[in-house]
Amino acid sequence: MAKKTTKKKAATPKQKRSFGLSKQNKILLGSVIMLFAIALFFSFTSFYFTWQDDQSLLSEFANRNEQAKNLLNKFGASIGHLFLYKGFGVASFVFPVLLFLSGLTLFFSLPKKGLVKKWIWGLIFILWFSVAFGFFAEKWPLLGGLVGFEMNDFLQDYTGKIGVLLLLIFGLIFILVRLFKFTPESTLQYFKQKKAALTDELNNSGDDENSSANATSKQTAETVEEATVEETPVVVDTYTHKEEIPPIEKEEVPANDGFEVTVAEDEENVEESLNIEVEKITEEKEEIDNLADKLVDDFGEFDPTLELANYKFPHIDLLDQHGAGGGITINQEELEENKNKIVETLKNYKIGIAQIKATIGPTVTLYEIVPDAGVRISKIKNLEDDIALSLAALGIRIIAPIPGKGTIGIEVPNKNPSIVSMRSVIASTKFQKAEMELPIAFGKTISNETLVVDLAKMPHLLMAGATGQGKSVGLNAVLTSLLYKKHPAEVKFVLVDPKKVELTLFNKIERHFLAKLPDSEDAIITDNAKVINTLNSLCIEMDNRYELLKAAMVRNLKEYNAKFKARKLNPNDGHMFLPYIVLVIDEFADLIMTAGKEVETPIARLAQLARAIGIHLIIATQRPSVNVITGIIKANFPARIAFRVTSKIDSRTILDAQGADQLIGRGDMLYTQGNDVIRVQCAFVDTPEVEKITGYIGSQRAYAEALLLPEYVGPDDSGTSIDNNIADRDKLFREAAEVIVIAQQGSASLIQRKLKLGYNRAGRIIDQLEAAGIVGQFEGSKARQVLVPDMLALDQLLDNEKK
Ligand SMILES: Nc1ncnc2c1ncn2[C@@H]1O[C@H](COP(=O)(O)OP(=O)(O)OP(=O)(O)O)[C@@H](O)[C@H]1O
Repeated sequence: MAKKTTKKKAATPKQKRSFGLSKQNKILLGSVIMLFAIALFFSFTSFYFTWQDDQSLLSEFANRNEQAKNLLNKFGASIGHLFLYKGFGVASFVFPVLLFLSGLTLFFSLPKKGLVKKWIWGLIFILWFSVAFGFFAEKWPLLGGLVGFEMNDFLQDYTGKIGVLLLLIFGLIFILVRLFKFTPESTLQYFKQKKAALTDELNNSGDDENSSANATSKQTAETVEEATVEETPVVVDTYTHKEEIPPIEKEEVPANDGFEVTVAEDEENVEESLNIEVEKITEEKEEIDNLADKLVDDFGEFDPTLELANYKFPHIDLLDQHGAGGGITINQEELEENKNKIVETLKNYKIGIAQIKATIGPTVTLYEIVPDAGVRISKIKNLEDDIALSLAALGIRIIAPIPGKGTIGIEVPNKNPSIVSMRSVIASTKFQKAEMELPIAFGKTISNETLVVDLAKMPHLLMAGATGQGKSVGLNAVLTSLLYKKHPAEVKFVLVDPKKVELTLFNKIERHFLAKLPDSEDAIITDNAKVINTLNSLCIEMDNRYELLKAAMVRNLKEYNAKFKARKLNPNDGHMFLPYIVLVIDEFADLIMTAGKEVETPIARLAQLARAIGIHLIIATQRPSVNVITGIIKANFPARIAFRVTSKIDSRTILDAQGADQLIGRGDMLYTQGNDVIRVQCAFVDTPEVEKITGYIGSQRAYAEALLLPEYVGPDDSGTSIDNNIADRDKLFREAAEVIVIAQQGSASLIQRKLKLGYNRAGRIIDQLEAAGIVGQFEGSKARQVLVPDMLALDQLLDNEKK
């Protein structure tokens, strides 16, 4: 019993949830519905007595001077008229009943189960009664209502009076069988039970009369009969299938409810216990977080820029204005002239223009036209050459239609193009306020907006264009943008320049911003053989970074660095702040021609995998032929820039669309990062400007050396032994041993950091230390055990070796 009561208590929250309303709201809504049901009931009842008097007032609802006789005045009269007269007649009384039940259910938050069923049966009742009254009481239309009358009329037109009668009988049977579970057997059983009850009564009276302990054999036989009669319902039940359902259901419904409630409670109980477990887990998490929080509280967030805390970003005055300060001069005459020529040319081909609009950009002006209705777009597109001829201008490009605008664009070069200075794009608010990882200001679009994109999202960039069309300037613009926005700790460049002259200016910022192979003198790579090593080294760096990301359980560099800054990653486990690495390759075609597969494979690997760990590639090429820009490379470089090229085929190779062959050169470019191709005027940054910027940065305090990439041991150099051969030991073996013994921690990354070595070299030294018995065996993610307790012991050990 006690169990049952607790179950009932717990059931209430479930019921509450079932309506999705708060308890108060349910009470309010429930009472409104119940009161409305009562109002309906009174209106309906009163309507039968007052309808004749009130009928004339139905159209006077808004008239305050008129009063109806209905108990609920004009409201009652109108609603009664609607339901009883125009609706279902006397059957409409079911409505207030159903509404009242619904209101009651809400008011007391009763289970809504069965309510829908009541409404369905209620409506079936209403229909049946309405038709039945319409049929049997045709003379009293208020009994069946207009619906009953019309439905009768309709049915009789098709089935006649007998047909309607049969339909009504079927309806009645349907209700009896489905709702009251009426069957011949159950009726029979009902009568049998009645009969048994009667005989029982008779017997009882007989027993009373005799009141003797001696029962006759007849009587025993009768009692046996009685017993069987009493048991028969059960036997019949199992035999007659559905008939027994009504008594069983009626009996079991409350029990069923009870069971459902139990299930609900049990679930809730389980949830509750789960909640408790979850709370425990969060507590544990908080503890871990607290450790990091404490560190952050004590030392502040890790600041990667701390080593060069006084680093000053280059200032805007290092860049030139280039002419009129980037402003665009609008030549009204030129505009008119071009507009007229476009209109005339199209007119010659019987293409009418409904509207024309011009947007003046730095190098080209976009004329947007809306052709007359019915003009085919392809027709205008085919006239490209004719329009170019009549405008006597190079570099006309037709965009039909302009994506997302529903107009056709004709780009016509300006007679006096204005230079977009790097200064103007760097100073733009769009660039200054760009919340991007690696923001790049390319230049200005046709509508004079600064185009700022995130290299980290591209994630790699392919640049192509014929010689002298602005590629090198474009590369400089990219690098300049990053120099203006990023601290030396945040980004490093790996520069590959086979032409040996284009990127040399960046030598000055080697110790700030460049990364190089260990033991190489120049940070800027000009030798193709070294490019292969560098690319492979970057692949190793990529793999190392993936390992670190895996250990830190993060998905990308941004998350990793954020976690490191929050001091949630322990530097002693090899974790460190990882800068972005931007690999720039100028003249990629030259590289592919000389090194072929050897460079293609690591480039493809980097392009496919390096995005998450912050290595981004920028590849520039003069010759955008398919053997240079292979399928694999193209597939991994969705962001592409095309400067002017010489043929449509080249344009297709770069952009998968034509148009780059119609550019006008001098930094006029098309940019795509997927589908849309945007025309942009590349920002112009001259060599002296780059020199000034690199000079400004180079003159500041720098790191001890450029970022060292992992050492790559080519296939020829491989096979280093890890025997305890003193002669083969690394030059820095002793220093490394000292570092390890002092720190009492045998990790390769410690050697890497302290001695500024590549990963491979540090790994080799660790192997040699193991062979010498200074550190223990490799133990997975844990640091190796240091077997030498102090410096004295180390000196002894190494001295003994020499003897
Ligand atoms: N954005 C620009 N705005 C104005 N002029 C430009 C722009 N870009 C390039 N130019 C002009 O075009 C010339 C050639 O540019 P750049 O040296 O970048 O070409 P390139 O494509 O690198 O050629 P190459 O492949 O031979 O090195 C520049 O000296 C400059 O005068």
